[in-house]
Amino acid sequence: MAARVVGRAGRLALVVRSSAVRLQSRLHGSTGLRSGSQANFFPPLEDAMLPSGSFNNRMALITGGGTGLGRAMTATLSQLGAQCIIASRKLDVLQRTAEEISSQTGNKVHAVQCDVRDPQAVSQCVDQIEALTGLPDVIINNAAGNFVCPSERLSPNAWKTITDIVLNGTAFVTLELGKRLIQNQKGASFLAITTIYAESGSGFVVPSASAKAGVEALYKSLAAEWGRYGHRFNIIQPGPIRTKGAFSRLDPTGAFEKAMIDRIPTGRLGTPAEIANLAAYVSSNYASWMSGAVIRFDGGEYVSLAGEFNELRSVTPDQWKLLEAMIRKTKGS
Ligand SMILES: CCCCC/C=C\C/C=C\C/C=C\C=C\C(=O)SCCNC(=O)CCNC(=O)[C@H](O)C(C)(C)COP(=O)(O)OP(=O)(O)OC[C@H]1O[C@@H](n2cnc3c(N)ncnc32)[C@H](O)[C@@H]1OP(=O)(O)O
Ligand SMILES: NC(=O)C1=CN([C@@H]2O[C@H](COP(=O)(O)OP(=O)(O)OC[C@H]3O[C@@H](n4cnc5c(N)ncnc54)[C@H](OP(=O)(O)O)[C@@H]3O)[C@@H](O)[C@H]2O)C=CC1
Repeated sequence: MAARVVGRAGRLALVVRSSAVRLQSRLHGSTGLRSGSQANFFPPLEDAMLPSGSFNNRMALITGGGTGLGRAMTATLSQLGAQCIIASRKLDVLQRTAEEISSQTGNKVHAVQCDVRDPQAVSQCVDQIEALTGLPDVIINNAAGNFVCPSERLSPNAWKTITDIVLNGTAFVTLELGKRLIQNQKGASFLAITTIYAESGSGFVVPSASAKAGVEALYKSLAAEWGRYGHRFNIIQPGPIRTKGAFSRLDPTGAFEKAMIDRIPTGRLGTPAEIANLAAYVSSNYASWMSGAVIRFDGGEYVSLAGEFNELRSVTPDQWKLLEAMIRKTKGS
């Protein structure tokens, strides 16, 4: 009897596995995209979500605003009326982005060179910002560094480089601005861009995971401590959104993109414009009651990776009939 059950279960496992493979190739074909499935239900919208003028007379600092997601956030805030300052190491990149965005929106974007790892450079950068626009109302800590690497291959300097940019950089910018804002009795919205694996941890990006977890602790702590000075602190944890900076360092060959899209329930990557709309909302006065929030923005990837039984998505209705019959037959333990 036991042998018959094992034999049947084994055959069933084979059937389930081979139709899972057929299903996978039907879903993804050779393009690696799930076009024709969930992605069609959840197409991205690219236009600014908030009413025009939502950031009139407001100053916003975006670190790492010259490229990728920071650039998209700058474009959206500028379109909504903010005067923006973008800060990072590469002045030429910042200046090009600043010119392109201000020529599209008609609102000034300033470029300020700053290596966030250096507290003195951060202090000088804030001096420059005060002279240019006054202290900002909106601060987005978006600058980061990362690369995939087995932890046994990391040098002390590799560890230091990533944790300096991500954790110390965010802390230096936040503390320098926070202290000056408190002195000037001006409230502000602080937003940190972390990642979904700040919560779970992740192999192969251990310095980034450790530093982003630290950033989350910093922001949650300050939300509690500095609310009394009129400061709000929030966190967005993005899932995968294609940028040159991230993808060239995390999936340099493109070999993992298909697997990544497969595990995202909404069937696609996020877009820079989508996260820019969320960041604008969180940084706006429409969100003035939001502080200490951690917002996961990942198309469902995190829960999809976490659930023990989620692989059962590949079981077909016919296979479910078989499985259910087997389960119902099982009486007692
Ligand atoms: C299953 C696969 C999934 C695929 C996923 C695909 C897509 C993404 C999905 C989700 C993303 C989630 C989170 C994303 C988080 C991010 O932060 S993405 C943003 C990435 N952007 C950047 O990193 C931009 C800035 N980066 C840089 O400027 C550089 O890359 C760097 C961080 C290295 C800093 O540059 P620099 O200060 O010039 O440093 P050095 O070149 O001097 O290097 C310092 C030390 O680090 C060692 N090192 C450098 N690169 C590597 C490497 N690839 N592997 C190992 N070690 C490296 C270098 O040797 C130096 O150490 P030593 O002095 O030699 O000891
Ligand atoms: N794209 C994605 O899928 C995801 C991204 N994220 C997060 O989103 C944010 C933006 O990443 P993304 O746009 O993809 O990548 P980018 O590489 O385009 O952005 C990183 C930015 O950080 C700046 N930067 C790096 N080092 C320093 C430094 N020492 N001082 C000042 N600025 C620095 C870079 O500018 P410069 O070189 O001029 O210094 C660059 O503009 C990051 O916090 C990242 O961790 C999180 C999850 C997913």
